Amino acid sequence: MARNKFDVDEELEQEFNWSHYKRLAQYVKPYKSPILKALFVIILANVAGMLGPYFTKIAIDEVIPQGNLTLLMQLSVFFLISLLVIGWCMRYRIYAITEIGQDILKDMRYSIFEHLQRLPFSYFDNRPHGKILIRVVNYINTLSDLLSNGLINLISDIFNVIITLVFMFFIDVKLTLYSLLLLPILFVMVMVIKNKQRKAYQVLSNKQSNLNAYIHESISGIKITQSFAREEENYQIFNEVSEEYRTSWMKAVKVQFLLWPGVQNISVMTTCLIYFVGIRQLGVDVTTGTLIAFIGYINNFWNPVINIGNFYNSLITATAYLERIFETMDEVPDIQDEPDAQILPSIKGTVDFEHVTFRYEEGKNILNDVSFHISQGQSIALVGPTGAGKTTIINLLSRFYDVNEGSVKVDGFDVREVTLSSLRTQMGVMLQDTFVFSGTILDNIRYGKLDATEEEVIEAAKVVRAHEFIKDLKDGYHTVVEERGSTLSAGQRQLISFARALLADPKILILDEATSSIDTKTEELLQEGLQQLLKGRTSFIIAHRLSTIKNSSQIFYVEGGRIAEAGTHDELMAQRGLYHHLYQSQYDLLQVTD
Ligand SMILES: Nc1ncnc2c1ncn2[C@@H]1O[C@H](COP(=O)(O)OP(=O)(O)OP(=O)(O)O)[C@@H](O)[C@H]1O
Repeated sequence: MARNKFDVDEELEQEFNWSHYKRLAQYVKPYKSPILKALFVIILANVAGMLGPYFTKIAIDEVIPQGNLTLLMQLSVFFLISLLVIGWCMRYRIYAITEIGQDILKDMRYSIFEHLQRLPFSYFDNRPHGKILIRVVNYINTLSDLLSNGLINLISDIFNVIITLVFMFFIDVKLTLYSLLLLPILFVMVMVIKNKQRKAYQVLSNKQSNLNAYIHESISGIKITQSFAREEENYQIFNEVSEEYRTSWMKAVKVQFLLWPGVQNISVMTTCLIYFVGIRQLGVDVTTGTLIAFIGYINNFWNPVINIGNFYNSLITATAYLERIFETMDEVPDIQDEPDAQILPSIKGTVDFEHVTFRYEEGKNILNDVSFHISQGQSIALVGPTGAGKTTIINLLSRFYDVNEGSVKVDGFDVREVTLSSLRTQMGVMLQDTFVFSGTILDNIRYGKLDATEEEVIEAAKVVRAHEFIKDLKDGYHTVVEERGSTLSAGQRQLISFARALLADPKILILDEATSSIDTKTEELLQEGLQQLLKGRTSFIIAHRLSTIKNSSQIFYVEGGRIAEAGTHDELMAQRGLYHHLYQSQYDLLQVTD
């Protein structure tokens, strides 16, 4: 898929087909038994509801003319019982179907979330996160009514129509046939509106998604917005996106509600027709009781027909959202375990890049035929200009992306041939954008090793010199931090991520700009701890501050999609090439600032 911006409508990569409903049915299947129970109760209510008009007919046509008071009393008691049964059934039905609907939604939400967790970086690179979020929350919620009330009501309404028809045919065949006369008009209307409605809702879902993406982006970037005083500009953009949403909503609703008045009119016309035919035939072959009962049954018949029409309407509406939901679930993770992937045994930590060529996008190679060998326990520093491809190298090592040519090997195993989890659990990665999750500091450090004891967490924090600031916090390690760690300084967030990477006790440690926000004094202390910790482990360190990587076993200067220079600090300085130039310029800068 092409990259997508908040104001660009997403293309539908997969057209809707009826099998989507089959898939939806798979989510309904586990709830067969509670659905059947609810259905039974609903049918019971329907049958009880049918008895009312029938009792009225008997009372008017037979019991009252005979003046049989006892029978009239008995009929009244039955009528009352039928009303009580209906009341209880309704109560049960509301609770049961809401529960079933919510359970199904929960399962669907789980499926989509579980799938999202496995999708590769490239999926998230290509779309605004707000557009992903809306699928998991809002789109799934739109199915709520369809799956709770809609589904069960549909079955109950179908039963209702059938039972009513049986009663109607039983009482008067001719009047029943008149009642069905206008039904075909309804079918024609539904067919005509269907496609228009689906298209209108597809547009609506797109506009909803755009609005969500913009709000998400605006909240994420609020600090920058306020620092640049861009609020006015943003109001305007928001207004435009919001107006598009409003317009598409109005269009969709206009189409959707074409059906409703149509159905109402047909039902009123049918009632008029029955009065007309019934009154003309009164005393010929229609009794007063029959006519009154029939008017009751007409309502019993048309109400569920209207409901079925509405269900169909919701189904068409939901289709636009279902397409998006299943499209996300069908997204094939291009980074996933091969069918014959093996578990990477406990590694020593050798790494080989063999003729690696890589590009994020067609036509723009980021790495070109890169090869190197790293022995167990070596520390490798990756330096070079911004955008040269340093992070890309470590992304390939963790298999966040796959190489286009060549191979990346860990202990001789091609990373594509082992399971992702066995590979990644043996690596401690600290990425450039340090992320702190909402929860306690303890939880955050423990993130990659859930069974770590508090002592182990503290130990890791001490090594990276995070302990000093954590112990001074209000609740120490149990202090709750917000998502993204907004209450911590950038350096503190880095120290926490550092401790998190170390705690996992990885054989290969990857540190991308791990110390860029840490003051030089803390960094010196941290380096001491780190030196002990790096012993016996292979490590990749990306750093712009060259003073921090001078002691590395090897330094790679990455530029122009290749490793332009490689060697120890002393060797590279002696070469007087690119590294020397970079080092010298940093050194000069330091002299000037001093
Ligand atoms: N997800 C992505 N999709 C497309 N291009 C990308 C993506 N990530 C990085 N790039 C591009 O790949 C190139 C290398 O990026 P990389 O992050 O590896 O650079 P770097 O050397 O780590 O830079 P820095 O020192 O600034 O962190 C850059 O030109 C960047 O624009």
